[in-house]
Amino acid sequence: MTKRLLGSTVTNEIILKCRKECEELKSKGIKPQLAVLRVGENKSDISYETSIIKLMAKADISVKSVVLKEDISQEDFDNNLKVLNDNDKIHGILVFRPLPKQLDEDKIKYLINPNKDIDCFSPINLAKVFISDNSGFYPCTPLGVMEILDHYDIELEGKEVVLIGRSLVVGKPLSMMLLDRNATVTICHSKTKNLKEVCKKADVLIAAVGRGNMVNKDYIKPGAVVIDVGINFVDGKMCGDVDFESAYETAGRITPVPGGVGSVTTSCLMVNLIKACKMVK
Ligand SMILES: Nc1nc(=O)c2c([nH]1)NC[C@@H]1CN(c3ccc(C(=O)N[C@@H](CCC(=O)O)C(=O)O)cc3)C=[N+]21
Repeated sequence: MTKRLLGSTVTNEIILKCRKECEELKSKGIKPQLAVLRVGENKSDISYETSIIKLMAKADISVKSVVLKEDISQEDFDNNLKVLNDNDKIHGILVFRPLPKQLDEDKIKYLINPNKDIDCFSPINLAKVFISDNSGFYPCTPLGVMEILDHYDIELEGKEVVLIGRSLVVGKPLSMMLLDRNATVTICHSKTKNLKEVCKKADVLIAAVGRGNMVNKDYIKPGAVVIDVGINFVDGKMCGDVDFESAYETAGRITPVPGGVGSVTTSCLMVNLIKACKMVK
């Protein structure tokens, strides 16, 4: 049994499957294409974008990269998004988030075409996650976490799963997906009392807070599965929300950063893109 839950093993399996599906689509005259929309030069956005371009190349999927100025106006942003919405050659759109302050994310999320929303930005797709409706798109990071848990045969039914973080991108949708698997789910956040004690009850501990190296061995029940969703940069170096050095001994199994959830997140974007292609009539 591997203690280190590597993303690459999971990713390789996903790529193989997607590549086959891509070929089938192409034989039907559909050429999968993804558009990514980035505002400014945020480090973690660029890191994701680089991973996306590298990965899509492996399945011969083209990526249209649209980069807008950090201070772009709402109107100009909306127009750029509309162009992608209306372009029949684009099957999926990813808008990097969070967006700069002058842009109204709550407006934009209603603007993206739900059938191209492979990142689950639209409230329509998010709502589908909450009503267990599989016809939309699951957000890539939660989907990546589920892919890892499934690939390594980690049992969820009846297990205590503790999530740290309640974001709409990870914590909230992931808790619903875990609930669908009959896990007992606890969601923690900045106002949670006795956080360490709550986390220590977990059979599966999932950290998605966005604070580098916050979770150490004091939060972990010996033998627990630890999933680190964090992508942080501390002193220019990428690290997760979990202090890997401290956690490694105590955890039963643990995902590294880089090389864990992040790498699978990217391949889930490919899974969703193919799903979007299949929606095209
Ligand atoms: N709408 C939206 N959805 C996102 O999912 C989203 C986003 N915006 N904005 C930025 C963050 C960041 N993020 C990453 C995902 C994978 C890697 C990744 O593949 N990391 C590799 C390492 C890559 C490297 O070494 O540079 C790894 O963890 O192994 C990085 C960063 C997704 N995000």
